[in-house]
Amino acid sequence: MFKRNFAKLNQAMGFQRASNRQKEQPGISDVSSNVRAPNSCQGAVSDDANYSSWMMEHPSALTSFDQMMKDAKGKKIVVFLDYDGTLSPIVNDPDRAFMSDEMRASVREVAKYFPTAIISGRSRDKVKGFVQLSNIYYAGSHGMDIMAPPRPARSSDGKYHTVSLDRKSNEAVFQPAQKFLPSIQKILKELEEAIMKIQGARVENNRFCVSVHFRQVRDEDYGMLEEKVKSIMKHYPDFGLGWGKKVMEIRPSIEWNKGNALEYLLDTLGLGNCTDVLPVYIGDDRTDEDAFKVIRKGGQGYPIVVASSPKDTKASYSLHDPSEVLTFLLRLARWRKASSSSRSLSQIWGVVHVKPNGWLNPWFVLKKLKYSPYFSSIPPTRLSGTIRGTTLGTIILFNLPSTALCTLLPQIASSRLSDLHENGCGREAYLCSSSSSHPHHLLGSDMREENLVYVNESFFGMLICPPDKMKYATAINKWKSKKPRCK
Ligand SMILES: O=P(O)(O)OC[C@H]1O[C@H](O[C@H]2O[C@H](CO)[C@@H](O)[C@H](O)[C@H]2O)[C@H](O)[C@@H](O)[C@@H]1O
Repeated sequence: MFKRNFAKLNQAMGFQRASNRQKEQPGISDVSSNVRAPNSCQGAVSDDANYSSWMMEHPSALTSFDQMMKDAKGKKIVVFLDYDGTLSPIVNDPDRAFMSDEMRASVREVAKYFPTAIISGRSRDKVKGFVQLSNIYYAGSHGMDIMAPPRPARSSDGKYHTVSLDRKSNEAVFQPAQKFLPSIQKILKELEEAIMKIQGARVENNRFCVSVHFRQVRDEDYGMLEEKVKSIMKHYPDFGLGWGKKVMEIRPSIEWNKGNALEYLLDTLGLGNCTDVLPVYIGDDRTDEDAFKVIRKGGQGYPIVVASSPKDTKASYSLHDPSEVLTFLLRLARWRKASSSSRSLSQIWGVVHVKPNGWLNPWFVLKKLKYSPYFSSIPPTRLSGTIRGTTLGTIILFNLPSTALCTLLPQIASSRLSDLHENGCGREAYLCSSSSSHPHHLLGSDMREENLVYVNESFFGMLICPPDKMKYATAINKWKSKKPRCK
């Protein structure tokens, strides 16, 4: 039973069983494969040759960048990033896998222009603590703990598990492995006791998963460590064991991985069914392969593996190491920035600022955005939802001249939530106003600022659903630090 479960999970994770320690030896899958033994010139030459021929199959995302972006024109890019080995270099001490300030700045920059998520094997809190950015989505525990926009999302069988709302951030927390938490606590305790005497071994609590690290374990002690871990896990048939980079990863045996997390995030962003969405996923480890597969299956997107030596992968492109990831992210942001400055105003998405009863405050928004959208067509898109526990009557995105707005307001206030769900994808949506519009002129004297609802980018994420042309929200981040004014 135990064996069967392990085998099943390993297969699902794209792992091979551990005849497996070899998998972790330098030169095979580990980053330390860069380090060559002295006097091994011949080996070095053939390593280089292997790498070059592997690169033919998985060309550099940097040298292919121009072509990739050419193909991405008119598509909605969504960026997914792994953490360890991708945004931060692999280091001996998992608690010190810090990302550089440059890397942080590049992720921040990318997230200004594209919806961006980090999907890590770490606990969500830990990876958030490392990254320290507020304008991105975080998924921890290999995707089993996702903070996403508060939008209902569906799975392949039509259902997703329960989603609860995080009051602080107004984002929805999706945790399909909740029921395993008590067992995980027990496993943690047993593992800690069992490995305590093995020098260099350590257990990491990743909330819905557990990692047993052996990067600093002596070779001769590894067998004993593996035996101990396996003998504990024999008593937990609902869990599986996989091997990452000098780490054993214990996870609940549920059909959920980084690939599912990617799909879930796209769904919650309202992009699940869009034909013009282009996910970019950058990752270095085996668990990232699940996400690569999903992108491949979708037939659109860029799975990019971070690897400094040849490896089996479903990725189409490669980057050598985190420093190349940094360069790629900077180029991506720069590319979008350059193309955005040549966009007409009518292509820029607005930000919605509404009162709980659904009234708009376009003047306030425009002041913040420092631009003046103009609009030319009908009908308006009407949306509503719950933000930070406050139910909104309606959020309205218009592409009407502001004069038309005046006449439509009563009608808007009665719009329904279903409008959003039925049409989460593919709507033109602009904030309606003109620079000359004054809120009191548009909204009447009952407009009070304390009634305004701050719509943050996670909610806005629901609305980034480009129809035929690429749209994006340039000003979202400016709103990030704002306190909500709704009650
Ligand atoms: O999905 P990821 O974000 O890549 O997480 C996978 C594992 O990453 C971490 O371990 C790895 O990085 C450590 C720090 O560089 C390194 O010491 C360790 O040997 C690597 O396996 C993390 O600590 C694990 O919990 C994750 O499962």
